[in-house]
Amino acid sequence: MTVTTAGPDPVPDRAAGEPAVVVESVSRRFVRRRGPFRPARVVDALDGVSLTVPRGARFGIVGESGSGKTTLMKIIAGLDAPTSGRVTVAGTDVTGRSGRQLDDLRRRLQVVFQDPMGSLDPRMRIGQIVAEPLQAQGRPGVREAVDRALRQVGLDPAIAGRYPHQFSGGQRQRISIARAVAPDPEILIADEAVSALDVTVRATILELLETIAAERSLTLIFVSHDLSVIRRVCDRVAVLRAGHLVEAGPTEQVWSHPQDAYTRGLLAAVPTLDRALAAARQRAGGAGGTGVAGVAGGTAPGRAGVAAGEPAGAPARQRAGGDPGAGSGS
Ligand SMILES: Nc1ncnc2c1ncn2[C@@H]1O[C@H](COP(=O)(O)OP(=O)(O)OP(=O)(O)O)[C@@H](O)[C@H]1O
Repeated sequence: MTVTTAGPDPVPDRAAGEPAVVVESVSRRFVRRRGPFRPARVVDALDGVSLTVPRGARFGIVGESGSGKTTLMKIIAGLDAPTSGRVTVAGTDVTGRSGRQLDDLRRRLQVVFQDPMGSLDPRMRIGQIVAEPLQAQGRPGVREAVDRALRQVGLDPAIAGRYPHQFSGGQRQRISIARAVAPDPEILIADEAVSALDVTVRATILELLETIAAERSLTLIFVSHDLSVIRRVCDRVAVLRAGHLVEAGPTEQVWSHPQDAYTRGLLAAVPTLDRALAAARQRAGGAGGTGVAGVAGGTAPGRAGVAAGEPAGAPARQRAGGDPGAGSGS
């Protein structure tokens, strides 16, 4: 498969040294067995994909549903193994590793998933949830790291004693992000991390991810079907189609001069986040509308200790560091 690169690359690597991730000729074939009502089927979810994620980049992986984004993300994160090919993370070949061998990768790389309710254990308190990866790695100073991570995502550490159901969708995603960044990874993968959120909440979570990536000098790999989200967050983008990499390059070049017809089609078809945001603001009665869809029910005790709702356009940077007046906690 020939990959079209969008001209010379004007985006400098933010840090010298080896790339964060190198994917070489990775293929992943799934064989679905015959069922009572369906024939056997072979799916080539990825077919010879190669790409390089420079250290410190904000790298987008985009494509339609079924294009192989999640499969690629899982292989980079060590959650699945390729049928063939090689993946190197921060200079270490992680292909085919399992169990203990993946511990080092876990220290370096964390993932934020789409559905925070599905990825946060409802029986665990927030403090335990955020502490879990730190404890699994035997890290010292767990309490301080949990408090720091919660503050960094704009949540009062006093919420540590509460449960996921006491929070809104946006707040739960903040908790997921706190859990992911608490172990201080080098690489953060966000897999459709804002897709399930209300559009105004989405904007604040995107801003939060950008802020945290900058503050912690993270490499951010952003997996999304939404090119407008990718454009906002990412300095580079790789476009997948049916398991093939069809185009890769600096985001603005791919945006302004898409080389592949598939990319042009994607660009034409996707409504922009900016347009959706403007429409949401209009519905809310002008700029600065609260747009708090998804906030936990009024009587939920979880509301008291956190920034209430997710005000549209409120800069995450202002909230990062915690709001001492954000409530009394439990
Ligand atoms: N465990 C599996 N068994 C069989 N087929 C699979 C499996 N996982 C993924 N696939 C298939 O591989 C292809 C790529 O799936 P993948 O989930 O990676 O795409 P995607 O771009 O992330 O799509 P979406 O945005 O809908 O999640 C699809 O055809 C999917 O049905």
